[in-house]
Amino acid sequence: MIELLTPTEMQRVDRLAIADGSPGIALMERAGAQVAEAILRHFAGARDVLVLCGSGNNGGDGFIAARHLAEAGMHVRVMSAVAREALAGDAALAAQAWSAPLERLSTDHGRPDLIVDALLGAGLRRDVAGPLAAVIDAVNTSGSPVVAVDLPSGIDGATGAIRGCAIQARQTVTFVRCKPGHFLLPGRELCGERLLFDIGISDATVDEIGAGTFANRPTLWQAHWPAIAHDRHKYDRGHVGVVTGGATATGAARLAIRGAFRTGAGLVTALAPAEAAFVLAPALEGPMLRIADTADDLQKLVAERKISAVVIGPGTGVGEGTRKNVLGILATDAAVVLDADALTSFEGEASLLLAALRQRPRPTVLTPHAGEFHRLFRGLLPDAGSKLDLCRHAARQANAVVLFKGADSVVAAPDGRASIADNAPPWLATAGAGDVLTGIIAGLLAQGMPAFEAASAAVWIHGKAAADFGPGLIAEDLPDQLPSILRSFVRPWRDDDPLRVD
Ligand SMILES: NC(=O)C1=CN([C@@H]2O[C@H](COP(=O)(O)OP(=O)(O)OC[C@H]3O[C@@H](n4cnc5c(N)ncnc54)[C@H](O)[C@@H]3O)[C@@H](O)[C@H]2O)[C@H](O)CC1
Ligand SMILES: [K+]
Repeated sequence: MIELLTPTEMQRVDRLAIADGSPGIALMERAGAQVAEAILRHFAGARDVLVLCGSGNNGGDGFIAARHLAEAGMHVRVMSAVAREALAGDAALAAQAWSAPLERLSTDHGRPDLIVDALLGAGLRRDVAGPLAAVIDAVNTSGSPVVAVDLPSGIDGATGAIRGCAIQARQTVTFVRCKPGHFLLPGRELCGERLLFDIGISDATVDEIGAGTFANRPTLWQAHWPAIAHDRHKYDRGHVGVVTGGATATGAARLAIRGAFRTGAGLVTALAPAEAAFVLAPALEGPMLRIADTADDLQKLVAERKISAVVIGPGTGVGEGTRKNVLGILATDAAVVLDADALTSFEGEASLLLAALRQRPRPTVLTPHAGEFHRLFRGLLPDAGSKLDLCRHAARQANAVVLFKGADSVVAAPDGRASIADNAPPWLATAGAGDVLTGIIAGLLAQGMPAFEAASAAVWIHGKAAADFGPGLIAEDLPDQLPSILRSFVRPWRDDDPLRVD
């Protein structure tokens, strides 16, 4: 159930289900019944309900929900965007079963206990304007809670964008699979609570269309979680190298080091310029320290110390030095995480970085936030597009996994797969949190987790750590939250007692 289907993919699934013998009106009957069931469960005290129906099948779901709510004893009014005669197909059938009068859609709603928004769903084709926009504004200012059918009207299901204006829902009831627009901002915020219902379309039918976008949930990456076995020593559990900044800029790298160590890397080494050595040495206990002043030094250390994953960027400074170090590290066999200054150092020179990435056979993860993303890829990607589209393009262009950070972090792989996270609490936006994230990614890469799964897992774990900690979080708190989260992913290790006799 973690696939996210665009409205176009959802239409294909609907068509397949209908061709397989589930009539469209039967799907609509179930969808409308689920909306009513959700309302009866969550808004049991509502007496006066206003159902707003659009001209398409979203409206059809609304007519059916209205019937069920009335049968359950609620006082239901239905306003329709078009007259009965103008409805077609399944929506017309659904409206026939609503025998009470249809009111003409208007802004004169009164203040019902609940408004059901069945104006626009997957069929949104253009920006909402004119009288429909006035209705949406009136709903949003009415003070009545709103349950949206499939999507809040005005939200683009593929991108999460507000097309002109959109309903702010308390709850959104959707069917079969969630859509990217339920996960991407601002759509996610306007959905309120999201409820997903089955309407009788099988997983096999969904599988047929081969969705490539996923909700970032443990089921997406858990099968790739690194195994821990007794017969493994620390060298088998991967060795992370973290390139540090100079004497006054080692904090970011130390956060990454702690993230990598807590994630289970067997060894972690700070790769520091000589000037930082006396600052770093007393600040490291488990992690080791090696001096690297040049790209050559870094390359040698990666090979000699068998470093399996390298983080570069946090606190390393923007400029020629970091650029050279990045290109040097990309030429090694280590998996690489490029963050912060490692990305910004290629502003205006992205072609240099992309050329190195394209010929690189080893796993690479780029972790830009919005500013870094746009600085790096300016002019290389289409001007418009959702965060999801842009991230996918970037991953293809860079032949690398790209993690486009934010409250709705997207991870995309060059093969087109993408995940969208929705579990980061607002207080995760704090200085240094991104540095810890790079360490978690490197810790997983070093243990052999594939890059798309490692980046997606790290994003989820990072969000969960922040949510578990709660407000007041600072980046330094994140690594200590990891053990209780990681515990649930550890694949069984044998701890049977050979001396026990039962
Ligand atoms: N399996 C399922 O998910 C099912 C979903 N169902 C529901 O059907 C809708 C999609 O229905 P569709 O008829 O394709 O589209 P809409 O009802 O969302 O809208 C089409 C309607 O609206 C007009 N329109 C488009 N954009 C605008 C605009 N900006 N302003 C005004 N009017 C606009 C367009 O011209 C059409 O007339 C899906 O969301 C579910 O709710 C089914 O119940 C079956 C199962
Ligand atoms: K809707």
